[in-house]
Amino acid sequence: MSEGILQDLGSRLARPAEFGRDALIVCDNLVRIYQTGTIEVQALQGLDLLVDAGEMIAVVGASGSGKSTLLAVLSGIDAPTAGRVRVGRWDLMAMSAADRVRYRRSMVGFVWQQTSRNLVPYLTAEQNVILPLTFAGVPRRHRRRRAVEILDVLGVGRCAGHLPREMSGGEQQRVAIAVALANSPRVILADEPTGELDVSTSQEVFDALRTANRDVGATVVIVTHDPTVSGQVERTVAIRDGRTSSEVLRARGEDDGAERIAQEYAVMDRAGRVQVPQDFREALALTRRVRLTLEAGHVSVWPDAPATPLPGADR
Ligand SMILES: Nc1ncnc2c1ncn2[C@@H]1O[C@H](COP(=O)(O)OP(=O)(O)OP(=O)(O)O)[C@@H](O)[C@H]1O
Repeated sequence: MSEGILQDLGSRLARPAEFGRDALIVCDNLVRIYQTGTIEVQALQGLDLLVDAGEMIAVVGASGSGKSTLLAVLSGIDAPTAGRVRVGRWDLMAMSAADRVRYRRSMVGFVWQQTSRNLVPYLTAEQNVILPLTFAGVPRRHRRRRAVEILDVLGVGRCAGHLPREMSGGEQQRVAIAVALANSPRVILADEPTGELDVSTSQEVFDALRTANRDVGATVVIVTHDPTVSGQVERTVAIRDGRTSSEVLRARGEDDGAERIAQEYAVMDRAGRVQVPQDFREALALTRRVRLTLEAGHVSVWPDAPATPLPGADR
């Protein structure tokens, strides 16, 4: 066989680059099926999601869209039925029970909606932050210094000696973020972190999450049903029926940081499938078949109706 043919064969057999090779969080075609009796519920139906190190993103979706299931998978509590999920060097499909504990202690920190779930009620803010440091084996002499430092960074240093019941809801959530950051995890997962708070207190909590992201360097994933959260982050991923369906990106001005553009994108999977939003489908009565035409710089989608002339058809 000539060298040219061999080279040609080699290049055709070369494996495609691994999906999300450079991302910190990779969800690749995730499927999670719950079985209750004879009923099967597909909570995740082939979800793809990539998050780069240093991002702060929101995952939004209606009740039942699969947000909690995704969070349970990313936090190592639950394992998907099929697909691939990697966070940093951790392959979450192939972790032993011991690795799962190590992953949860070192790689991810959590902030839950219920303030009562985040903090031990009979420990002060400082003792709450010290607790995960103790579990991680941080020497005793360093623990207090680290706890004070992280509470100060999040603007709740004055609460160090307070019990959770002596703090406002917003302060409790900021202390919860301090607890989540204690062991310097690379990822913070926040489940409806402002669900129990009013608008101005919510803003304090988002500011604290932004501090965790920009100043402390954690990658932050916020899961919520509240679409207005997209105003707080640069990328919002919408999930619908267990799949990522659209993304909103917000660019910020380089000079003053003011928001310039918010652009909504549909998500295309690796087979080239795109979900056309329901209101678009209804407006043009797009049903089972549509016609696609390749135009300069874009693709048009046409209803499959004989009365609709294609552009240039009369020429
Ligand atoms: N343990 C379970 N057993 C059976 N079905 C489940 C289980 N957990 C979730 N489901 C189902 O999976 C689907 C997705 O649920 P999930 O809780 O992930 O959605 P969600 O977007 O977080 O909703 P919510 O905002 O209401 O919490 C739903 O249809 C739900 O009923």
